[in-house]
Amino acid sequence: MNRKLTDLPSRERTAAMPHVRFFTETIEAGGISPLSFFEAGAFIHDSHRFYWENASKTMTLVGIGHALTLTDETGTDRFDTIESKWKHYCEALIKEDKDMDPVLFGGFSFDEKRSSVPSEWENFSNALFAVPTFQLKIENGKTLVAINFISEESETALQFEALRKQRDHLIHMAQVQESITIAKPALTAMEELRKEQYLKAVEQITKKIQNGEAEKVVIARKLALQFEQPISPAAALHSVSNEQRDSYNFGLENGTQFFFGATPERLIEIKDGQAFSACVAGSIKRGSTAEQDKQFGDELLDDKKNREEHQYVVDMITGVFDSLCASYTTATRPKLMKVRDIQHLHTPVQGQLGSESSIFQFVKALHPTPALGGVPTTVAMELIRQEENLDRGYYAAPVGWTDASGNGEFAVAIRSALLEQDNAWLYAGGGIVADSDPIQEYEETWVKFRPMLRALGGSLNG
Ligand SMILES: C=C(O[C@@H]1C=C(C(=O)O)C=C[C@H]1O)C(=O)O
Ligand SMILES: [Mg+2]
Repeated sequence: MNRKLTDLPSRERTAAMPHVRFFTETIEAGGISPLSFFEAGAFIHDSHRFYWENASKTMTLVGIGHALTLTDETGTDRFDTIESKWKHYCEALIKEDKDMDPVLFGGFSFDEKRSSVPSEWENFSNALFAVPTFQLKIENGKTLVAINFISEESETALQFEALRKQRDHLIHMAQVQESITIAKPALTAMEELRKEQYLKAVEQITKKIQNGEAEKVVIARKLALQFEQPISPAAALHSVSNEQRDSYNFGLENGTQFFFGATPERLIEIKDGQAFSACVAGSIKRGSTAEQDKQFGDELLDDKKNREEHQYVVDMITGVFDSLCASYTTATRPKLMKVRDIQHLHTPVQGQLGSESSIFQFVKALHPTPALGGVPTTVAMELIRQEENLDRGYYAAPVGWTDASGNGEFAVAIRSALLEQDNAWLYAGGGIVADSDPIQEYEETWVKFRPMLRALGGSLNG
C-alpha cells in the first residue's frame, strides 16, 4: 500500500476544506505520443480532456478526466476566486520529490458580462478550470504520467488502486494505438455570419475613434462550418499540431464541445520568478516566395496604422509589468513574428516577479490587452458589446495552466474554433484605429481564419 494514502495529514489543511486531501503520484512512461494518450483518454473520460503544447515546443501537457473542477460565474472577481480556491487545494497537496506538480488547466471567457442571447457558448462558465485525474507531461525528453486524486474521505486506498489500474490501461492503449484517424471530413457548408453587420461595425467604430470616443477597438466576426461527418477532437489536434509548428496548440473539451486553436500570442508565462509576456498586434499575410515574404514583412514594420495598433498593446503590457514586477525589460521597436499563415509585429516583455504577484494576478491585470480589447479598456469593451454583438465565448480569452508552485502559462485563445460534432464556429478579428478600412480589415480576418480552416479542411479563402 502506498505510504501517502495511509499517512493522514496531522493538521487541518484549510479552514474552508478541513478534510480535503490532494494526492498525486507520478511515474515515468516511455513511448507515448501525447495525441495517442489524448485519444486513448476518450475511452475513460470522453468529455473531460485537455491538450497544451507551448509555442517553443519544449513542453506538452495532456489531461484526462477531472480530479477537481473549478468554475466561476461571478464577473470581475473570477480571477481572484479561481486563484484562492486553487491555493486552498494546493495547501492540501501531499507530494513526494519524484512527483511532478499537479496542474490546473482551463480558461476564462473573453467578457465577464455574457450576453443574454443564447449562443454556442452556453455551456462554458465565465471560468472553467480542472485538475486532470490523469496528467501527461513531456518535458526535457521525459514522459511523465501522474494520477491526481482529491478526496474528503479518510479511507482512499481502494479508490487509488483502481485509478492505478485505469492509468496502466490508458498508457497501454496509448502505446499500442495505431495512428490517429486524421481524415478531414468534407466541408458541406460555410456561412459568414452577419458579414454586413461586421463591416458596418468597423465603419462605425472607425468614426467613433475619429471623434475621440476611443483610440483602438478590436472587432471580430465568425464563420459557421458544417461537415459531412463529425470531426473528433483528436483529429483536430492532430492537424494543428502538424500544421502550426510555431504556435501554442491547445484544446479544451467541455461535454460534446471542443474549443481548440493554434495561437501565436502569449499572454503570460511565469517561470522560476520571471514573468514573460508578448505584444502581438499588427498583421500582414505571408508571401508566396521568400522575397515577397520579406517585402511584406518590411512593409508591416514601416506601416503607420499597424505600428499604431501595436503601440497601444506595448504601452498597456509594459504598464502592467511596471506595476507587478520588481524590474522589467522590453525592446524599443517591434520585430516580426512569422507563423505559418500570417506575420505580426511582436515586442516581447520580460520581468522579475514582484513579491505579491502571481500568474492569476497577471492574467487579471492583462486581460483584455488592447490586442483583443482596446484603449481605453472599459470604453472599448462597451463598444465591442454594442457594435460587434457577438458572444466571443472563450475566443480571444486567456487559456492555459498553472501548477502548485505558481509556474504556468496562459495564451490568448485566438486562431481558434469551437467544434461540436459536425459543426464548427471559427472566430477572427482585428484592431481598429482611426485610419482603418472595413474591406482591408475584412480581408485581414480571412488571413486569421486560415489556421482553423486549414486544420478542419475548409477552403483557404482570402
Ligand atoms: C483579433 C485577432 O488577432 C489580434 C489582432 C491583430 C491585428 O489586428 O493585427 C493581430 C494579432 C492579434 O493581436 C484574431 O486573430 O482574431
Ligand atoms: Mg490588424
